[in-house]
Parts: sequence; structure tokens; C-alpha cells
Amino acid sequence: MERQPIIDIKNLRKSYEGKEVLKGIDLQVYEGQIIGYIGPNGAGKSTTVKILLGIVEGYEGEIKIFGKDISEDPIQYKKKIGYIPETAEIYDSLTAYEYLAFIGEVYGMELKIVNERAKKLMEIFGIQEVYHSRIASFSKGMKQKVLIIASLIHDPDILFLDEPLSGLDANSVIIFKEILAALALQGKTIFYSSHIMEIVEKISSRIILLNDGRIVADGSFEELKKQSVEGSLEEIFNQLTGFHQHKEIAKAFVDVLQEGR
Ligand SMILES: Nc1ncnc2c1ncn2[C@@H]1O[C@H](COP(=O)(O)OP(=O)(O)OP(=O)(O)O)[C@@H](O)[C@H]1O
Repeated sequence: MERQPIIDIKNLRKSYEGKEVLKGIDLQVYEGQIIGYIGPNGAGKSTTVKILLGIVEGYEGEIKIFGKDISEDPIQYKKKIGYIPETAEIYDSLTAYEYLAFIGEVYGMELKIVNERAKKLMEIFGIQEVYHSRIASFSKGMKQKVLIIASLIHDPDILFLDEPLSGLDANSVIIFKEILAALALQGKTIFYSSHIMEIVEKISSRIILLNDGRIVADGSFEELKKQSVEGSLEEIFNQLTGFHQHKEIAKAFVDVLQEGR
């Protein structure tokens, strides 16, 4: 039997106030893949992810997740996906327990199970002592850990991540990378959007490079190296996005600071 994509995007277009920001995205993602979704600022990465999450509407094209058009059944598929946003837009006045209990309820989980799982996961991340403290008092990394727990507590089949490592220390980053690899081995699908090329290069089984609303490269890191330059993902990124003015821009910036000295 032919393998069915878990995410199937056909000719996705999106405009804001007459300006087209997604110009026909075609992408089939398969179970167990770790997709590194990269591109310059404004390329359309967040817009794509928000459309997939059902947060942004009013697009053209067809999106199927778990084999079903998301516009036909916008509720059901969300129970099987998780999302880790970059910034902790998290209810500061709640305790970690209250926040995670609330999230569990949204996913239709029993409080007892949410509580047991949340406690164990907090302990594994080394933040169990603040389980009943207000999130407002947490450090950036602690908040991010709560967001990671919240996004995974219902054991989703697809995980969307938007710069998920912000605020995590070096050891936590390594643990989190291992968690992603273990989840992918279990057949979970991961859609990872980030600007940190060293990490995308290491964790992704497939890299999608978006530039000005279009996919301009699609393949494993090894494949991308063969198609463009030998080198790091950062160098491939620079070449495929046609950007080479790093030095000139940095010099112009510093020159302005020195004007009139
Ligand atoms: N709500 C909105 N209203 C109007 N324009 C928007 C809106 N959201 C995004 N855009 C525009 O759409 C384009 C794509 O934005 P998007 O946030 O998807 O890019 P991105 O690739 O995620 O960028 P970054 O790396 O900076 O996060 C940008 O030109 C942005 O200004």
C-alpha cells in the first residue's frame, strides 16, 4: 500500500491585505519525519504553521492532516497535535499545576492523569519544586519547559515547534534534542521551525527552505549539500536565499555609530 502523508499541503496561498506571502506551497510530510522548516525573516514560516494549526484562516489551496481536510473538521485533528511557541504567552497568574491542568482539560484528559504526568515531567526537567508556584516567578527557561510539557502532555502525533529552545540552557537543549529524536523513532512527526542552523542541521531528517513564500529547497542535509554548496547549512542557506551582503550591512551599521566622532 502506498504510504499516505500525515500532512498534505497542496498549492497553499495566503495573502495579507493584497500582499501574497505564501505563493503556492506543495508539501507532503510523512510519519516519523523531523522537518526543519527554515527561511529568512518574513519568508512565511510562521504563517504556514499558523494555518496548519488552524489559527490563521482565509487561505487558498488544500490542507489535509491525518488524511482529512482541516477546514472540514477543524476540531478533531487538534487533539492529536501539539505546539511549542517561541514566546511564553502563558498565563502568568496561574501556577504550573493550574496551567497544565487547564491544558489537559482542553484536550479532554482526566485531571488525575494530567496531574500525574505533569508532576513526573516537571521532575524530569528538574523544576518539580515550582509546580505550585505562579508562572510569573519563573525564569525564561523554566517557562519554556512548562510550555514544552504543555505541548506534549496529551501525547500528540504531530508536534509543531517555533524556535522552541529559547531560554533553555545548554544541557536542557541536549535533553530536548534527544526527546525529539526518541519521539520521531516512535513514529511521531515533528515540524521544526528555527533560525538556529546548527541545530536544524543536526536534528532534521528533511529540511525545507522557504524563500519569499515559495519552497526553494527540499531534502536531507546531505542532499542539499549535493544540490548547492558543500558546507554548513548556514552556507547553503546564504547561497539559496541569494544573500551575500553580511559584511557590507554590518559595516554600514557600525559606520553610522561612528559618524560625527
Ligand atoms: N497578521 C498579519 N497581517 C499582515 N501581514 C502579516 C501578518 N502576519 C504576517 N504578515 C506578513 O507575512 C509575511 C510572512 O510572515 P511570517 O511571520 O510568516 O514570516 P516568518 O518566515 O515566520 O518570519 P520570521 O523568521 O521573521 O518569524 C511577512 O511579510 C509579514 O509581514
